[in-house]
Amino acid sequence: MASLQLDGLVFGHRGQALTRPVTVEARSGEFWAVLGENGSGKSTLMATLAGLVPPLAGQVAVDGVNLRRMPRKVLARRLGLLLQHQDVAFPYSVRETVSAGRYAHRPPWRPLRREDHAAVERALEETGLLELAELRADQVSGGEQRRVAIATLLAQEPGALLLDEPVNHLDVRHEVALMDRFRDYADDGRLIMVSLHDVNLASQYADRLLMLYADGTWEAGNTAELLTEDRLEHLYGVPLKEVGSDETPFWVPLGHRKRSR
Ligand SMILES: Nc1ncnc2c1ncn2[C@@H]1O[C@H](COP(=O)(O)OP(=O)(O)OP(=O)(O)O)[C@@H](O)[C@H]1O
Repeated sequence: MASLQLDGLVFGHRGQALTRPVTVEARSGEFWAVLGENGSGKSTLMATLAGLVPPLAGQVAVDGVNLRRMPRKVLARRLGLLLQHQDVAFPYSVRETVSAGRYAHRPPWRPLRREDHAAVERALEETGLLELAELRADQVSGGEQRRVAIATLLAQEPGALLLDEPVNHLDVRHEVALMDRFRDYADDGRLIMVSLHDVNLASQYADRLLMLYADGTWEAGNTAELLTEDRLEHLYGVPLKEVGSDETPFWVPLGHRKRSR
């Protein structure tokens, strides 16, 4: 289990900030969705939270400890990141690739222990990959490779999972199965933070939202309070209309033709 503290965090590249300073606490057991248009900084935020991109200002702490002072292996047990584009580069089997997720839990160059095998098999099962486990990971389909990357992260068993557009390329069945699984992880006390383009997935699964606006401002809070037509239009630059019921709201973008009627 892990919590993340963003304290005056400014993230960006080559000295160019993508947002004003962000101060947010994401606690263990919460399911966060990060929303924003293309280029608003969702991936950069995820990479900064995982320590792959240095903050331009402020800091990120994991369970109160500054990320930069935490040894990588310790950090990998607390926090795991699924990148937006995570290529399978080596000709290993699906099972061998997923096994790499166990590196943070065992001494180097030692064989997998019983609990490592169990975590790998669980991750394969949860991502629907058991039947593909002996195939070469670099030769399975695009959506299957995405599930291999997710399974590798699940095998890592971090306290907080940062997932950058995890369900892109997945069919609806696997999308729902994995979002349900992430929700279960949050209910079991892990922290889940997912960047999404699908407002309806955010609305269904996330209890908390971080909205990154193109002008560098941001808002964080409860999903039900933040998902309003005004905010979504500010976020995406097009109107989205709320339909459905109060318990299950859905958001439909209004294209040019509908708007001009
Ligand atoms: N390594 C880099 N060096 C310089 N600029 C970068 C780098 N990576 C991303 N950027 C720029 O930073 C901005 C934010 O990119 P980022 O990938 O974080 O956005 P995003 O919200 O994840 O976008 P998308 O929805 O398209 O995935 C973009 O303008 C992008 O071009």
